[in-house]
Amino acid sequence: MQLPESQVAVLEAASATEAKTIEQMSEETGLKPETVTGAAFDLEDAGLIAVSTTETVSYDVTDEGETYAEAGLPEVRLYRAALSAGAADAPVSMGAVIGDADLGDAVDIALANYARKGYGGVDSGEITADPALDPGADAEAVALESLVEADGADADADADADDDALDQLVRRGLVERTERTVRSVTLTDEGVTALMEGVEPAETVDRLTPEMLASGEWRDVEFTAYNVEADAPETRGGKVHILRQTAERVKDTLVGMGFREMDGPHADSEFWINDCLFMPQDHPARTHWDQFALDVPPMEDIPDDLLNRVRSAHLEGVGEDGQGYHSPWTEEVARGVDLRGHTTSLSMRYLSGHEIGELEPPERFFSVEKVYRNDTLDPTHLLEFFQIEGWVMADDLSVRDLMGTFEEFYEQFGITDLQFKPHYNPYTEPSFELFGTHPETGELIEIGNSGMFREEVLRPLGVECDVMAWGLALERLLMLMYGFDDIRDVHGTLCDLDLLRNTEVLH
Ligand SMILES: N[C@@H](Cc1ccccc1)C(=O)O
Repeated sequence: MQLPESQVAVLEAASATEAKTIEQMSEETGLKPETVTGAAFDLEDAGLIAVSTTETVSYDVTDEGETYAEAGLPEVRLYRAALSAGAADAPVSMGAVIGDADLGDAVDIALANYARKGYGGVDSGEITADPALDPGADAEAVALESLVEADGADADADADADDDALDQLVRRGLVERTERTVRSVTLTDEGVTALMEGVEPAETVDRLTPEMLASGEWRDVEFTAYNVEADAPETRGGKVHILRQTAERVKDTLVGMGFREMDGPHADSEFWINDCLFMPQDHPARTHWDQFALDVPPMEDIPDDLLNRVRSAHLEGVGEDGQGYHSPWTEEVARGVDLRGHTTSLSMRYLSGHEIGELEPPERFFSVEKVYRNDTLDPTHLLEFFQIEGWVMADDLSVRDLMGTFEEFYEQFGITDLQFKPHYNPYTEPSFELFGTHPETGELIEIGNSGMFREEVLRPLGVECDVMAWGLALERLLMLMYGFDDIRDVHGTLCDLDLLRNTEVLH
C-alpha cells in the first residue's frame, strides 16, 4: 500500500497495544505535532488507526503563588499574627498586627481573604480572630503547597487538591489553569494487516516550489491531498473589547438620531457634578453615590455669574414664588473636586454654554463615558461603569418625547419591552427609571434614569426652553443584549476571557 510519507511514519510508530499521544508520536517520528495530527486523522479515515481524545487539566503556580508558597498566604500570616497578639480573646489594634505579620503591600489581599475565610473580622481599626481555626489547615495554602511540591514531578498530584481551593487560587492569580485536549492513537486490526503486507511512501509532493513552476515539473508530480478537517493550531488575534464595540455602536446610533458628542473631565468640581443639578449641599442625595473625593486644589475655572445664579437658586429658588432649600451653601464645597458619579456634569457644562458657547433650541447632545461610584461590588455594580448620557433641548417637550426617544434608541439594540417607573431626582420633574427584561432570567433590570430638568436647574444655566435628559448604563444594555448575568464578566480585571472570546458580536 502506498501512503504519503508522514502517514507511513505515523503508522509505523503507532502500536496496537499501547495508546500513544500525538506528542509521543511527534518525538518518535521527528514530525511536527500538527503534521502527526493531520496524518493521524487521514489514517483514521482510512480505518488504519483509531484516534481517542481525553481532556486534561493542569495547574501551574505563578510567580506570586511561589512567593506565597514560601512566605505563607497573607491572610494566614495575618491570622497567626492576630492570634499571637491575643485577638482571639478581645479585639486588638490593627496597626501592630499588620506590622507583625510583615505583609508589605499585601495588606489589602490579607484583609479581603481574612474576612472571606472567616478567620475573624476587622472593625474600626481593630481586628478579632476566631480561635477555632487551624492556620496550618488552610485549604488554599495546602493546595498551593502540594502544587509547588508536585511541580513537574507528577501531574496527577493536581487531582488530589480540593477543587474549591484550586478555583480560588486561580481566581487570585496564584495558580494558572490550563485545559488541554490530548489525542492518542492506536493501530486498528486493519492497520496491523496493512503494516504486515507492507506500506511504502507514495511519491507525492506537499508543496509547490518556484523551481517546480520554472521547470514545468509541477505538471508531472502528484500532490498530497489536503485534509481540510485536520486540527490546526488555534491562533487568536487581538480584538476590540465587546464593551468598547457596543459603546461605539451606541455612539453611531445617537449620531444617527441627530445627537452631537460631549466631552469633559473625569475629575470635576462638585459645582458641575451636584450644585448645578440643584442638589442641596447638605442633602443625603449628595453623597448617595458615595463619590470619590479627591485631595486636590479647589477648581478655579467656574464662571462667577453662573456660580452666583446657582447659589441663589439653592438659597432662594428661581421665579416669583421660588423656594430655595434654606440650607447652607458654600463656595468651598462647590469648588471641591470629585471623580464624577455621573456624566450629567457634562450636560451642565454644555447647557450652561461654558463648553461651546450658548446654544439655541433645538439641540441634542450625548456622551458615552466612564463614571465612578463607591458602590459595593456585586453582580450588577462596579466602582466604575459607562454611562450613556444624553439630552434634548427644545420648546414644548413632553414625557411622550422622552419615552419615544428611548423606544427608538433601544429598538436599535433589539430591546422592545421597555418599562417606565416614576422616580425622584432632585434635578428632574417628572423623573422616570427605565427597565428592561433580562433575556435569560426574565428579571426586570434597571437600565437607566431620566426626566425633564427642573426650572431650578435650567434658569441659572440660562436655558429658557425645555430639556429632557437621561443617564443609561452601557453595561446593563450589554446584559440585555447578550444575556450576561454578571457585569464582572465583561468589565474590569476579573472579566471572563473565554466568554469574551466566544461571544459573537451583534451588529
Ligand atoms: N444622573 C442620573 C441620570 C439622569 C441624567 C439626566 C436626567 C435624569 C437622570 C444618574 O446618574 O442616575
